[in-house]
Amino acid sequence: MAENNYFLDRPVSLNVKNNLLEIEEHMYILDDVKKPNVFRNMFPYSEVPKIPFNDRTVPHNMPRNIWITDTTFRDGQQSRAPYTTEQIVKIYDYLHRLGGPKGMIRASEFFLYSKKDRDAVYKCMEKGYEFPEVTSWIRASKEDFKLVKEIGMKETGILVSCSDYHIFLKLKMTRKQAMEHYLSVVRDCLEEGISVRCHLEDITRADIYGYVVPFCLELMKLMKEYQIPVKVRACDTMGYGVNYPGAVIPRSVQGIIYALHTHAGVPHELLEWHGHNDFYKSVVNSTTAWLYGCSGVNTSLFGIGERTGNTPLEAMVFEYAQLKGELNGMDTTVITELAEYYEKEIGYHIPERTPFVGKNFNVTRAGIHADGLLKNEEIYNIFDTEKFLNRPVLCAVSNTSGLAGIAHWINTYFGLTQEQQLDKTSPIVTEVKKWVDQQYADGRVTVMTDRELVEQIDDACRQLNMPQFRA
Ligand SMILES: CC(C)C(=O)C(=O)O
Repeated sequence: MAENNYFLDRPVSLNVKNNLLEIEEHMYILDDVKKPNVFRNMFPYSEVPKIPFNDRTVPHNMPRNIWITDTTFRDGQQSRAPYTTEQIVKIYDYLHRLGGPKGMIRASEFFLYSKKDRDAVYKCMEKGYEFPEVTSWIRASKEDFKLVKEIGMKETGILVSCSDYHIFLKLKMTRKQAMEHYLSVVRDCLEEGISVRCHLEDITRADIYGYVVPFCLELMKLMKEYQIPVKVRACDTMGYGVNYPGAVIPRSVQGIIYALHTHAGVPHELLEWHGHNDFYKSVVNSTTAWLYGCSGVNTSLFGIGERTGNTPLEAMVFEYAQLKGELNGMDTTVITELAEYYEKEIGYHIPERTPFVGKNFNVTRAGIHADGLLKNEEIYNIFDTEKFLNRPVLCAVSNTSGLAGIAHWINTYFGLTQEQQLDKTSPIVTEVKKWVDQQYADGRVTVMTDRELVEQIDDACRQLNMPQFRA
């Protein structure tokens, strides 16, 4: 097979028999290359990676049922200080509430290596929740597999790295050796009745038709033999995936999903996407994976994960709602509770501008925007953030807020009813504005704090002989 085999015009290898699509698996045999294919045309390393196009487009194929899975305790923990057992159990509880009774957060994965990891697994399992299902994650080794067996997991993820970067350069194996090794560990699991989720690490730098599809065909054969589900998780480990129509595999997200579903025969509900955010694409690539045939997208809370992080779980909740037009039982207000828990109890600072959860995600500063907000909050708020996230739209007071911004701040901070609300002509607002202007004239560069503003508002009320507000 030619090295750049992704450019070849591959025949569609499907036969329709008894209304079933049957795959001609002999079309996709392992290409046991002698030298690693590192796709130098796309990944020159000393240059910024490139996105080639062959203009082959893939049809939309969104499964009827799509869901979210969670890796907060696995990939999420690889990049930060470990959570305590209590923290894991608490977060697991939140995820259960957030995902709702229909299991929109379908599963979560745990390490098994330390006693603390295992305690967390036991405690979460003891909760007896159907969702998120507690699953494990191991390397493809017989030693790791023993742990899965001892603990009695029903499903485990197994690391089956699939690019030649990993197979040749890290594992020092050939493709054939890697494939045989992985399949033997998968078989061990199935022998014990444990279902397997294969984490195809670095798929966006892998030879899709020379390695990935032949490997997945073997996995599907094992699934058939043992009658136990084998899931396939496509891991965009370095965040190279793109969703541009006509981009070339292995960078094309839809191209990969198409190959896995149509040519390797992996059913939608056993297909999952795991994204990273190195090129700011984790969310859009995950949505693309849903649109083109994955039922599952794997995420971590607030996107905490290796390097630039994983696909943020909370983002996919709102992607789901936008695609499906409903929340299917998810309680989105739990997202705000989780953010508060991370800030207050875990000591993790969520950057202020982070969508849905950052302190400033729905705070407007510019006076001209505040004027709009005062007239109708829909003008400058993405949706009813108070209803879905318990976060009313806010207006921070700074040198650009203007009278309208100050009025809006007072109305929201004190929760004033429609009748009580001030507008920009209020004398209280004028007094506070004078003080704000003076602050900036004196060289201030920061926004006003809540406390300062409350003091100034109290002063203004006193001066004007008006009753003070109570928050
Ligand atoms: C380690 C693997 C499975 C992973 O999380 C990734 O590829 O991002």
